[in-house]
Amino acid sequence: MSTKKASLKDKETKNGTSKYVLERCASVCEYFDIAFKVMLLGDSAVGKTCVLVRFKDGAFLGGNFIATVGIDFRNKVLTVDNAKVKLQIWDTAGQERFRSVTHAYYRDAQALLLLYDITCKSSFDNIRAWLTEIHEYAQKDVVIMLLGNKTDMAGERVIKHEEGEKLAKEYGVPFMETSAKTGVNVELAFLAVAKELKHRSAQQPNEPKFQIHDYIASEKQKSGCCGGYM
Ligand SMILES: Nc1nc2c(ncn2[C@@H]2O[C@H](COP(=O)(O)OP(=O)(O)OP(=O)(O)O)[C@@H](O)[C@H]2O)c(=O)[nH]1
Repeated sequence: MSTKKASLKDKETKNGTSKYVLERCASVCEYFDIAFKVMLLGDSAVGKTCVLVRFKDGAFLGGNFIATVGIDFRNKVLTVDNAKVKLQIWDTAGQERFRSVTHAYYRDAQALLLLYDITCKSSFDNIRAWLTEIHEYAQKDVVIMLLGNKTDMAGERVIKHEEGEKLAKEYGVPFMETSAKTGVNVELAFLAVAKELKHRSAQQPNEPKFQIHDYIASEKQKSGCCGGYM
């Protein structure tokens, strides 16, 4: 449905096959044990597409901003506790005019990554409205994670780390600050969500519950970083 980043998608390989089509085939055909749907939500221009591209391809989409039209998705298979977990990640358009399109996809998602831009106050102020929409349209037990993106733009920051953390705590959701540009915490955010979903799906009655907050905190400690998580 989406036509975003057409220039990227249309790159041709030497034999004329679209690189985008080849990548799609490879990710669709890759072996996996279990699959989950994850959606990226948040205002336009907070960096949803860039976070997804960073996670999927390890690259940063700089340059001119092209807003997503409708919805798009990418697959990535991760190894979680010896199992192959496929995340089908839906990248939604943040613009208001596409809301009715994206609402239709909420109920199929098992996890939602809700982004704001740490340099844009309105994107942070709108998080409550996004959470209201999520409660209206998504599954009751959906995994939600709040991400404050663009931490590389420290000089332009208007939302303090503590403000993001406080809001996340209020709603009982995990929180991290990310940068699609540098890649900080992007992989960790998706991995934490994949682990939570995998543990939920395979949990035995007497097994201790996977704690996503504790997992994020211990991973951050291992990497020697102290901020950016709850
Ligand atoms: N410096 C910096 N710029 C970023 C980062 N993430 C995204 N951007 C830039 O922010 C702009 C918007 O990024 P997108 O990923 O297209 O935003 P989006 O949330 O997908 O926007 P919609 O498709 O309209 O919903 C682009 O110009 C990106 O290059 C980041 O972590 N750091």
